[in-house]
Amino acid sequence: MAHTVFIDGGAGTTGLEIADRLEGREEFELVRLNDAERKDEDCRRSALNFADFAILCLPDDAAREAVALIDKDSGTRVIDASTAHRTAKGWIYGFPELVGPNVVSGADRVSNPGCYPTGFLALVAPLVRAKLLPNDWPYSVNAVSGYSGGGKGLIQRFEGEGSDIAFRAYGLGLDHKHLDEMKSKAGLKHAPVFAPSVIAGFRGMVVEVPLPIEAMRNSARPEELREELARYYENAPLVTVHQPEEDVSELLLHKNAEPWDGLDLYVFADKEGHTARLIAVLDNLGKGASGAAVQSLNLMAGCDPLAGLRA
Ligand SMILES: NC(=O)C1=CN([C@@H]2O[C@H](COP(=O)(O)OP(=O)(O)OC[C@H]3O[C@@H](n4cnc5c(N)ncnc54)[C@H](OP(=O)(O)O)[C@@H]3O)[C@@H](O)[C@H]2O)C=CC1
Ligand SMILES: CC(=O)N[C@@H](CCC(=O)OP(=O)(O)O)C(=O)O
Repeated sequence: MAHTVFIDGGAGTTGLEIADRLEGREEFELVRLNDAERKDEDCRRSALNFADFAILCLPDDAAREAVALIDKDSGTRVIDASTAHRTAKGWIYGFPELVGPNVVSGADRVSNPGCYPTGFLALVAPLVRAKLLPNDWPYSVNAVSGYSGGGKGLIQRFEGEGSDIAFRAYGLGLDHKHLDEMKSKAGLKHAPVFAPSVIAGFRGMVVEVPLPIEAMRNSARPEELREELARYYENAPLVTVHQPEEDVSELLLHKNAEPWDGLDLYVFADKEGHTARLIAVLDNLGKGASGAAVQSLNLMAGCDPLAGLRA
């Protein structure tokens, strides 16, 4: 029998992309609310408690409310795409490549990683764990995202009539909601200096961690960092660690990019290995949100982990 899945916030950017990835999957049957019902508390409570799986694609406060609407004995297992539960007790961090697929498979409460943290943690967490990068370095993260990363509101700002925005730097209060997640999940002593920005393209992101290797205590050489990442992700089909032989001289995001659930990692360095740039390229709506949610759902439901994903 198919597992029932309710996407709360299913009319939003992340929710629609999850439904897209579940289209035609016989293992799952979507529980749907119509437009008049989708924000009605009673209708949501009933769908949340009926479904085998609830995927929350809501603003943080609404995600907390949704969890409170689920009865303890309903048996509903939850994947939350918002920031609300990423560092909360009792929640598993839905990054199978970092926490282990079995940990996600057996969980009842899974918090989907943030889009920027997905890039940052994929690069830094395994290297800090392996003690090839220090845990007390004040890391920086420079990142650009497609505007779909800001949901319907930001899409409207970029696509609305008369919009003329080409680039948007933000997070200027140095208090972005992803800081705790990046610090705690990488096991760092300090939160990174995070410089996010948005470009006039719908989807895709580049997340970069510059490393002044020569000035750092306890940092391995760039080729050792690359080798460790390649070893670490050897059996992770969604992650590709690129090699210098590929001779990559530029990284592009495309305005009309197709949905994509992979994660590309690069270690660039100067010839002497004095400075390096760790770079992750991903789709904010793919491995950064909807693709990651479907990956966790697959694991939790005991399906092929890559089913419905575009790697
Ligand atoms: N977009 C992205 O790339 C990523 C998003 N996320 C996270 O996923 C979550 C959803 O984001 P996103 O899809 O981009 O946002 P959107 O704004 O595109 O969609 C949010 C949806 O939630 C609905 N909604 C809001 N409040 C309620 C409520 N109380 N009850 C029921 N439905 C409600 C909205 O309704 P209405 O349509 O009426 O506005 C909308 O359909 C957020 O927490 C976001 O941070 C995480 C990673 C990446
Ligand atoms: C471009 C843009 O606005 N991006 C969002 C982050 C993407 C998102 O909403 O995801 P999380 O749930 O992981 O926070 C932001 O900076 O708030």
